[in-house]
Amino acid sequence: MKKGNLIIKNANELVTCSGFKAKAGVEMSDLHLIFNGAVVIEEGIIKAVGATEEILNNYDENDYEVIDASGKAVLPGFVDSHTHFVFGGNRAEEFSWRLRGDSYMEIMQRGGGIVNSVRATAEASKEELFKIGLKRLNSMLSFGVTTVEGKSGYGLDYDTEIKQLEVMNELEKVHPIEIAKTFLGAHAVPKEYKGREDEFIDFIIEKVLPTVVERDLAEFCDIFCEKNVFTVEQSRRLLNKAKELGMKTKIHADEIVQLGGAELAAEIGAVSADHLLQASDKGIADMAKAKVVATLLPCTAFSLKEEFARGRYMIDKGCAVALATDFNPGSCFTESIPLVIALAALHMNMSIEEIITALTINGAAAIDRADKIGSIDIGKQGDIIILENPSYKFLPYHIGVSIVEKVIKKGQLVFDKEK
Ligand SMILES: N=CN[C@@H](CCC(=O)O)C(=O)O
Repeated sequence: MKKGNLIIKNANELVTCSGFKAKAGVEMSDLHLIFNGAVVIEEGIIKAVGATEEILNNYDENDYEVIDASGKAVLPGFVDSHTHFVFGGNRAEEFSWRLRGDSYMEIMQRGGGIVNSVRATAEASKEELFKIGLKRLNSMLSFGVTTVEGKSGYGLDYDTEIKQLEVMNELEKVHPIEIAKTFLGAHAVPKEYKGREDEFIDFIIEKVLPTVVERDLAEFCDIFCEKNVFTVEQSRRLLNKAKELGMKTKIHADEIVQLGGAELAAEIGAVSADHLLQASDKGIADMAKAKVVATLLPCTAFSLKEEFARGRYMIDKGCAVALATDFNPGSCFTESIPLVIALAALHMNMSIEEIITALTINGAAAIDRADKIGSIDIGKQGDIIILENPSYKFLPYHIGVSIVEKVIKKGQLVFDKEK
């Protein structure tokens, strides 16, 4: 029997999310359900999808590993399309200040926040970062994540930015979760560049970006476009340069202040714009037109006690919305997919069907991989989760608790809650 040859049969609900094939979904409520469904995976790639009876007439179970999913719902693996999971130290003390009333930006202005994690990440060895990263990936896997996006950005200098990206490369070699790597060298302004932000952007463009590209260390380039961090013009300059060098782009846009990040994302053809708590109507319309995925991060709004992003409005205006955890040491220290689901369902007025689309095929589109992952379609990777309940409708119902029982990556069982 070949590695990655698997049949999953008798799924009470097989949620294929296949309505959009290789495209990000804007009709986000159509999940394409097959009752009593089955999937055939050969050498990690989906070979057939359909009703169990029909599939078993055409494929001999003896040639495959078999999982009987009777009484369970089966879905594509989740794609967590925005995280910062490789960092040293923690900001528990700062979180306690936030609980007392200090704002995220006030702490940043006082020299804490991202630069605090920059210090700890510079001090951590590659081995330490690898060990912490591995633990975090294991936790994500238990929530059903089969692909994650991971950003650098806790270096803000040459050595540590490169170190973070190298650690992600090493992690991917040993862990089943695939990692879409993003260079976020312009995540904050280091102390020595305060007031000389343009020069810092020059430094990133001239000294760090070329190595990232030459060594193929990251697929995306990102920037924190925000008041008191980087301006729209500085963001435009960096992202256009990254594009010239062949990278795809993302942008932390309109998170705290409405600065025009959404509009910029549309102008430069970014793959995604992320956060968008304050995105303007025009920015949203521009993004829908330019097919920029709106990656929304409800756990961050929750943790910052900010208004949630206008997910409902964005979907109604034709934006493809993705949802992600934003796992990071400061604004949102959680890898919890169940929390994302609960907040999107209860506070963003998104239906569970839209939430599943946002965490699967649209998450895949947010990292430009919708042709390979994000739905259970012939030719795509066999990245699949099996729930412990008969319907996907249990996902928001069992509030804040993971109901993922099994995780399959490229046709191989890589997590089993029962074992
Ligand atoms: N907002 C900017 N970057 C991160 C937070 C990073 C941090 O606080 O360490 C985010 O996506 O939320």
